[in-house]
Formats: sequence, C-alpha cells, structure tokens
Amino acid sequence: MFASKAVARQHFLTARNARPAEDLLPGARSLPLLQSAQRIALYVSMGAEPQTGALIDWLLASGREVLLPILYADNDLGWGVAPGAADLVPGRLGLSEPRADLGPLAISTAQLVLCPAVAVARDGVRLGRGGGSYDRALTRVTPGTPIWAAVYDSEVVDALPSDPHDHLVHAALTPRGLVPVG
Ligand SMILES: Nc1nc2c(c(=O)[nH]1)N(C=O)[C@@H](CNc1ccc(C(=O)N[C@@H](CCC(=O)O)C(=O)O)cc1)CN2
Ligand SMILES: Nc1ncnc2c1ncn2[C@@H]1O[C@H](COP(=O)(O)OP(=O)(O)OP(=O)(O)O)[C@@H](O)[C@H]1O
Repeated sequence: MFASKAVARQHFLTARNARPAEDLLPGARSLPLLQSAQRIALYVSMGAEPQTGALIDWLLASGREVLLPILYADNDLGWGVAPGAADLVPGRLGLSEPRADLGPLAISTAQLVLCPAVAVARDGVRLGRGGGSYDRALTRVTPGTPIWAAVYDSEVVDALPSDPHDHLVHAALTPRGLVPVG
C-alpha cells in the first residue's frame, strides 16, 4: 500500500514515462457499449497516457459524438465536441482542447465516460493527476452512466489511497480490454 496519493502518483507516473505509449482502440472496439453509445466523454491523450486518437477517430467515423475536456483556471472542466483532431487548440499544461465550450454540465449528456487515470484499484478507486478535475466532473454525470478509467494493465492494482471526495469508477479500460472493478 502507498503512504499517500502523492507517493502513488509519482510511482505510477515514473513507470509510465519509461514505457511506450499504447493505443486504446484494440481493447475498446469490440466492447458493446463502445459500439452503441451515441455520446461519449473522452480525453485527448498526451505523453505516455493510453492513446485515444485512434479511438476518437473510429467513434467519429461511426457517427458518434465525442466530448473532450477543457481545463479551467481552477482545474474544473468544461466540455466541447470534437469534430476532428485538426480543430483542437492548445490549452494549459500542454493539453489539446476543443475551441467551443459547452460548459461543465455537458458531461451529463454522455452515455459513457472514459476518464484519464494514473492507476485504478480493484475497489474502483481512481488515482488522477491531482487537480481534482474529475472528482468534480464526475459528480455531474447522469446516475447510472458507466464510468471507466483508461490505464495500462500494470496500473490496475489491489489498493490505492483514497479520499471521501473520490468518485468510484466501474471499470478500467486498457489496450487489452475491459477490467471490471468495484
Ligand atoms: N490527457 C489528459 N487530459 C486531461 C487530464 C489528464 O489527466 N489527461 N486531466 C485530469 O484531470 C485534466 C487536466 N489535468 C492535468 C493535470 C496535470 C497535468 C500535468 O501534470 N502535466 C504535465 C505537463 C505539465 C506542463 O507542461 O506544465 C506534467 O506536469 O508532467 C496535466 C493535466 C483534464 N484533461
Ligand atoms: N468538488 C471539489 N471541489 C473543489 N475541489 C475539489 C473537489 N473535489 C476534490 N477537490 C480537490 O482536488 C484536489 C485533488 O484531489 P485528488 O488528489 O483526488 O485528484 P485526482 O482525482 O487524482 O485528480 P484529477 O481528477 O484531476 O485527475 C484535492 O485537493 C481536493 O480537495
């Protein structure tokens, strides 16, 4: 068990930064929910994060809508639609973001939410970057909507430090498929 979220975050990010980035699409495209959901909240991957580019292109090509986060100054998130990678503009912290902001509540229209994560525990606890962005955004998801966290297989672990404000996820999506948690 890790002594704190900060220690755990550093452990997993150091390991992740030493590995090649992998694409999420192979593990995702055969999942029924990803074939049927009409509007999906996703993220624009950066660095060694599980890569979302091919997944976003595949969803758009099959006529679905993809919501992408816009990071506000207080680390809360707004959401915009992705018409295509060429339409994204540079945001804070090296992020690429949609130009038009539909606001923080737009995530409530998603039928599936895939959030970035540094690690996920078997009980559903998600460890993020530490801004509390998804702690806030996930409170606005329509109850009953599946929430998945994108990680590599080695980042699904038995236990992680957690706080009362942490919002549990239902599964980890890895490049090899879906791992139910919680
Ligand atoms: N791809 C992606 N988008 C996301 C998140 C994320 O984790 N991944 N977020 C999840 O909440 C929000 C943004 N939060 C973030 C918090 C910290 C860092 C960060 O630490 N970035 C790098 C580079 C910083 C820089 O260039 O100054 C780093 O410090 O190593 C990035 C995003 C919304 N969008
Ligand atoms: N609803 C909220 N409103 C404002 N701040 C919040 C809220 N929830 C959590 N926070 C703050 O966000 C900070 C980071 O929380 P935490 O370490 O759980 O982030 P995280 O889930 O790992 O990061 P992220 O969601 O950005 O990927 C904490 O200081 C926490 O107090």
